[in-house]
Formats: sequence, structure tokens, C-alpha cells
Amino acid sequence: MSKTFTAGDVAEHKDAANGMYIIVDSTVYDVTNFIDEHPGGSKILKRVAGKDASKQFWKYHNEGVLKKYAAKLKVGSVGTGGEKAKL
Ligand code: HEM
Repeated sequence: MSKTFTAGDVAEHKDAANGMYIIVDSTVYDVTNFIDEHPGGSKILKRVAGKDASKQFWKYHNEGVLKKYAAKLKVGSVGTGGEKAKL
């Protein structure tokens, strides 16, 4: 599944009720089911749910982590409203 989101769409996914999304380098990841297995802990991920966490992500991980988890967690990318309208 791949979809184009606005930052506003992602911001609505900040808790368990709507699911928790995070943005890393314009890619949107659904971490709802991953949060309890995150080796860095659930708390830190919950804090950035709904936001662009690129800065925090690259502070603690390398490219290999994304390669390993993208297939499982990626739900789309962030674009402008215009791109979304074309879908
Ligand atoms: C798609 C999102 C994420 C995935 C798939 C992910 C995955 C992982 C994995 C596999 C590890 C184990 C260490 C490693 O293999 O490098 C880890 C550790 C960690 N993660 Fe994440 N992570 C994500 C997002 C985040 C975010 C947004 C933060 C910070 C806000 C964060 C903070 C940490 C911390 C602090 C550790 C522990 C580092 C250490 O023990 O040295 N992670 N994460």
C-alpha cells in the first residue's frame, strides 16, 4: 500500500485511536503495531507520532534499519495537496 499524505494527514495519526504514523525523509511509516517491539522503546516513538522524526531517526539509526523495516512499515509518502488530488 502506498499513498500520498499531507503533513496534516500524518499529524492526525498521533495516538492509538487513529494509529501512529511518523515521517522520515518524506516517507510515512505506520508504527502502530511496531511501537511495542521498538528496541529503543515505545515512549520515544509515541512522542514523535504524527510528526517528522527524520532528525531523531538519523541520530539513533542507520540506513540498514530502514532497509529492514520499510517493507513492513511504509504506508506512503508526504506530498503536496495537489499531488494527492491526482490520485
Ligand atoms: C520507522 C521508524 C523506526 C524504526 C523501524 C526503528 C527501529 C529501531 C531498531 C531496529 C533499533 C535497534 C538498534 C538498531 O538496530 O540500530 C532502534 C533503536 C532505537 N531507536 Fe528506533 N526506530 C524507528 C524510529 C525511531 C525514532 C523516531 C526514534 C526517536 C525519536 C527512535 C529512537 C531509538 C533509540 C533511542 C534507540 C536505541 C539506540 C541505542 O540503544 O543505542 N527510533 N530503533
